[in-house]
Amino acid sequence: IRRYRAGRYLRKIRGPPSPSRLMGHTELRRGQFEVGALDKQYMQEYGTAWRLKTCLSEDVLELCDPKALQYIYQKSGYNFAKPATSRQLIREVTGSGILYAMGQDHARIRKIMNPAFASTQIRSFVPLFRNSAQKLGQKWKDLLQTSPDASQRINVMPWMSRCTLDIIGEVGFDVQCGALDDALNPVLQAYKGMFTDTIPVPTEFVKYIPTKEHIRFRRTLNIINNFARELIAQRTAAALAGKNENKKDILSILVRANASEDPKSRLSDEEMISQVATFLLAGHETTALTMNWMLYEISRHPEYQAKMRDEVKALRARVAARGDSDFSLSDLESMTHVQAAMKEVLRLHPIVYAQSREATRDDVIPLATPAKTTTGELVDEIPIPKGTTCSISIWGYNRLPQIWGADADEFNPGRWTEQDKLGQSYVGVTSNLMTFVAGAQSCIGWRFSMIEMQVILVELLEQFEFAVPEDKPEIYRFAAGLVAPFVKSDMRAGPQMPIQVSLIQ
Ligand code: HEM
Repeated sequence: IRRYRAGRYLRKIRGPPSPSRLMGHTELRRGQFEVGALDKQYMQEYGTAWRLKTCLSEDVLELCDPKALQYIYQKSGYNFAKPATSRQLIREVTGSGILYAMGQDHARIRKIMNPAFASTQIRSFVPLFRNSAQKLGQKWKDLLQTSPDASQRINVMPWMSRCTLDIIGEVGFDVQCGALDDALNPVLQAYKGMFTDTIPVPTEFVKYIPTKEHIRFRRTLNIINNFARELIAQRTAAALAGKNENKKDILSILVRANASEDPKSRLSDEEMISQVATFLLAGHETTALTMNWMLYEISRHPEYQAKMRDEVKALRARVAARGDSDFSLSDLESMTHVQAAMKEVLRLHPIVYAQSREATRDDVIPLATPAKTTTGELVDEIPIPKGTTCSISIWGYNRLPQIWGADADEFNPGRWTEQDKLGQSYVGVTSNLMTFVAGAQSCIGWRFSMIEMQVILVELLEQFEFAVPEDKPEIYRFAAGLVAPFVKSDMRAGPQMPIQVSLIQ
């Protein structure tokens, strides 16, 4: 019935012909070699809304229209829910925590987590971000000093992953992961690279089939949850003995916030335990992969890289002149060129590139750009019945020419310093970007992550120069759960990001 109703409503919306009656566009999309390639093609042909088919010819409405996204994420509260299959995957990887919860349950968990992500807390995390960033810098220095010209082709991917794992361990749970020291905590060893090592394809049907991904998910989640139980028991005992008052890690803040909540709205044991797996999933590879794309872009734009480095050096001199040893949060926030590059990388490389949302009631989706129907009529809203799946192209929105201009596909950080030239639409949690999505279930860690990336970047820019390696490897955006970089001529090697790194003498 759902399929029939969705079809009746959506039949007039144009879309590419379905390559298979059984699988619709599912296989085509899953098999697309490079993330965004199909979205680009569909955007050129159909604008900001089009119709696709999924299994058994069910119609799906795919969107990158600003008004539609504002409506779905920001204006409709919880009326567009994560589909059951996505929630099932989330539960397998993180347990029943914030990423899995819906409606009132979600709002309750989010309220308890919010204080740990406030600006004041993030200010106190800056020195901890710097510890790991400096350690990474030292490791690269040691490595480069072994080469005669102090320059090497480095696969930066595992380094970024180790650096952000150490950060989330220390800032998230006050645990030394030892990833940059090659002494990885055995519990976290189980987690490392889980998403980029496996290309998960779980659905309701394969829930009980022991695929490689499922076995890995289940085993890892068990290990992480046992570790989480121990950590939480320690923090709770310390809180009861009045000993965790000064602890600044996110878990300790959560234990305190939970204890001071009304008992009816407190996090259950299961919800609390899932926080650890949630932070590992949401706060580690996301940031690491974005940092890879950052080094990718600045290695291809040496002039802009030099501009950023000059900005950092000039501010370093001012900081030293005022007698401080390092950049404060406000110093970091005042770095216009560095911040512009970060926003541009987040825009061009949203590592969560698409998302699905299911209408929980009959609804009408408004459009900023009218869609042409199969009969040539222009419509500025699309009625959809309850149960319709909306597929959101985050990649598409972040590159929409109507908002970002004709050079939407180009790396042009200058656009951020000419704000008046940016199309107005205000979707997302920051800077009109959909990278952290928007609304009630948007990324709680966006500010954390942007400051963390900036601290790492600033540390590296002062000491190293980044360039494209001599063999000019062709890099692909591959959908490995998140968008991971692969070298075209060496796909079997798995995700990698080779960059020529040179020590600044
Ligand atoms: C560049 C880095 C990051 C990106 C692109 C990113 C992106 C996202 C996206 C797209 C979501 C929505 C997921 C969904 O709807 O299922 C999300 C949720 C979330 N993120 Fe991030 N994230 C990043 C970094 C972080 C960091 C560093 C943390 C924590 C330290 C974090 C914590 C979370 C949490 C807890 C949620 C769930 C929020 C909720 O459901 O209310 N993220 N993130």
